[in-house]
Amino acid sequence: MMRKPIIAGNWKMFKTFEEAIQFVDAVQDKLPTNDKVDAVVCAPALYLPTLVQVASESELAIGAQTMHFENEGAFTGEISPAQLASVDVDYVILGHSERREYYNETDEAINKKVAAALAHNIVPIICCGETLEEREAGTTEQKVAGQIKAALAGFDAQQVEHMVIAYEPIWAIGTGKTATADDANQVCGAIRAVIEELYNAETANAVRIQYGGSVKPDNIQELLTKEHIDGAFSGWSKLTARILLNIIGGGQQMPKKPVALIILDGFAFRDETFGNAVAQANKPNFDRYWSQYPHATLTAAEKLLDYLTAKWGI
Ligand SMILES: O=C[C@H](O)COP(=O)(O)O
Repeated sequence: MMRKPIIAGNWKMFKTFEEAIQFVDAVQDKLPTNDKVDAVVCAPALYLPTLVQVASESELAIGAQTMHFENEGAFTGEISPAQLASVDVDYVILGHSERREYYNETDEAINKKVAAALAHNIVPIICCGETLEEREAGTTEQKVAGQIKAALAGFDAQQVEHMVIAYEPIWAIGTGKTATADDANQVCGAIRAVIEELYNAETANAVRIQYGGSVKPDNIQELLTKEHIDGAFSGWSKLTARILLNIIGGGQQMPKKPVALIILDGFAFRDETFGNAVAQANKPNFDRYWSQYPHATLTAAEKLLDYLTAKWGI
């Protein structure tokens, strides 16, 4: 399944109101007008209604950086999912490592927030990632699997396939140290395997998994060539409209996901099973590729055979 890349910029607590408007205006003005990539800017809550208006004529989506799970209540300083929905916010970041670390956001709260986002048709971008100590101890996949299982508890496959997951190794956030594309791909693949284990292969193949952590225009393309990485999450303090546009450009020009040309000499494709060893054979890998991925057959010999038959009667 081809997943549409999703590139998101997270401003964190940077930019004045004026800078925010100029940024979104510049991005939406030059945003590619094709459907090859989804682009999102996650801004401070204060700016959201204005930015939604500024971006309203373009495909640029506006997201929030966090929210409460309750629709309303005595929670001074918080923003509710109902409030975000009332100003047409499309996405919300949930469980960013900075929220987990500085604001004690727990797996349980994140799970409630995911439910609240879905209830208001806001797409949750669910963050997970390991510390340097956890990576060095070899427990990265265990850590992210635990975070993802907790965040997804109680949702069905149909709900999960529209969510976005952001794998962000904490040691790579804002440090200039990027996970290698292969390491990031391995963890994103492990996250996909968790979703397959919880649901099914179709759901796992539908969910988009971003990588975040010192993503720059010069590393985005390599990251996006990897099988399990479907986008990027960029949050560094000097993120400008031009840099985000370059990252988005990298996303849309990414080499396509791997395409396999499989030459199966003597492997006849016929629906009839009688006398058809290929149809009757137990070939789970081939059958899985055939049922799960877009495919086409290519007939390469027909004209030659016609020619030989006409000329030589064979
Ligand atoms: O939300 C985005 C991430 O925290 C990545 O931040 P960064 O691009 O500064 O490493």
